[in-house]
Amino acid sequence: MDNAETQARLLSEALPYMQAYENKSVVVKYGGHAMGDTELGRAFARDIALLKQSGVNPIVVHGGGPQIGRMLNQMGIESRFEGGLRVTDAETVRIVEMVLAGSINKEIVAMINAEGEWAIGLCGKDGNLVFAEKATKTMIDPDSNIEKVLDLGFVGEPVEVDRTLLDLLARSEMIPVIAPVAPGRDGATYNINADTFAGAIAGSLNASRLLFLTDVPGVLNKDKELIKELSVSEAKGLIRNGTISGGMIPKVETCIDALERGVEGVVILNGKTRHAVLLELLTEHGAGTLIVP
Ligand SMILES: Nc1ncnc2c1ncn2[C@@H]1O[C@H](COP(=O)(O)OP(=O)(O)O)[C@@H](O)[C@H]1O
Ligand SMILES: CC(=O)N[C@@H](CCC(=O)OP(=O)(O)O)C(=O)O
Repeated sequence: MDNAETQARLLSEALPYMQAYENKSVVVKYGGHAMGDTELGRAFARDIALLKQSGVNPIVVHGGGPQIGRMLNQMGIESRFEGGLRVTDAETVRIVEMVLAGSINKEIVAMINAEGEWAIGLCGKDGNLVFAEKATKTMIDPDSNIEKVLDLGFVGEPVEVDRTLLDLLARSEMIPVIAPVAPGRDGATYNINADTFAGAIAGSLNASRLLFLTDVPGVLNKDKELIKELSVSEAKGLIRNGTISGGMIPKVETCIDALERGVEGVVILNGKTRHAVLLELLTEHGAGTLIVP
């Protein structure tokens, strides 16, 4: 169990390593599947607080897919996914916003605040942070082998990120915690995959690191073994042959995109490991899958 002594020890051990990230942005995508019990949540919040205390600029982008699924289920609405993205009608997007920008966002803010920091909860709507457009996705129909356009409803893609507010927060004591919901210029509210959203934020900030905390050790091969390092072309091959599927597809696609946009290091790792964020940043090769150009 963590206590003040452990925290002080962690901070003193972490400080020298953290100098490499001083004044740099580290975007941490906290996936819905990585949100475990209270203790795990506290360890995550403590890591984020320690980063800020060490002079790093942490930005949390969170998901909440399983939590949205449970809420929809309670309301008698079935979840349907295409290529890892939730098909989102008008009713669903209201619930998505409620769960993501409402309860989950505030839970994370409260956890970080409980570690003595000032977290501030945002979504794309706040401070004109992100504008989205309706996502245009296609898929190859396995029966006919013909490409078809998917209508995912109010699923969006971030098209504009205004970093003004984030720059302001970076210079302040505050830690942004961002839910992946954004307005469109058409006045609609869009549900954005949290990985894609985190990639857009990291890209706009030229982040030093983009970490994806999920519920598996990283990208796994066909034999379910961890792939420690994955090149962009290998990753594309694994998506094509189906080894990478479901929610791992937008994650890996975002990693590729983020590298192209100048993010220096992108890692997928197990958020169910306590202090996963600190362990990743403080060890040379980390624990998960490092995606390389
Ligand atoms: N090759 C793969 N390696 C690891 N996980 C994979 C792979 N292919 C599909 N997955 C699935 O992707 C999931 C992670 O994505 P997702 O469920 O969206 O998590 P999160 O909520 O953290 O974003 C894993 O739990 C696993 O079921
Ligand atoms: C379009 C789309 O799929 N949006 C996601 C947003 C939440 C998310 O991405 O959460 P995780 O990171 O926990 O998967 C959804 O509705 O589930």
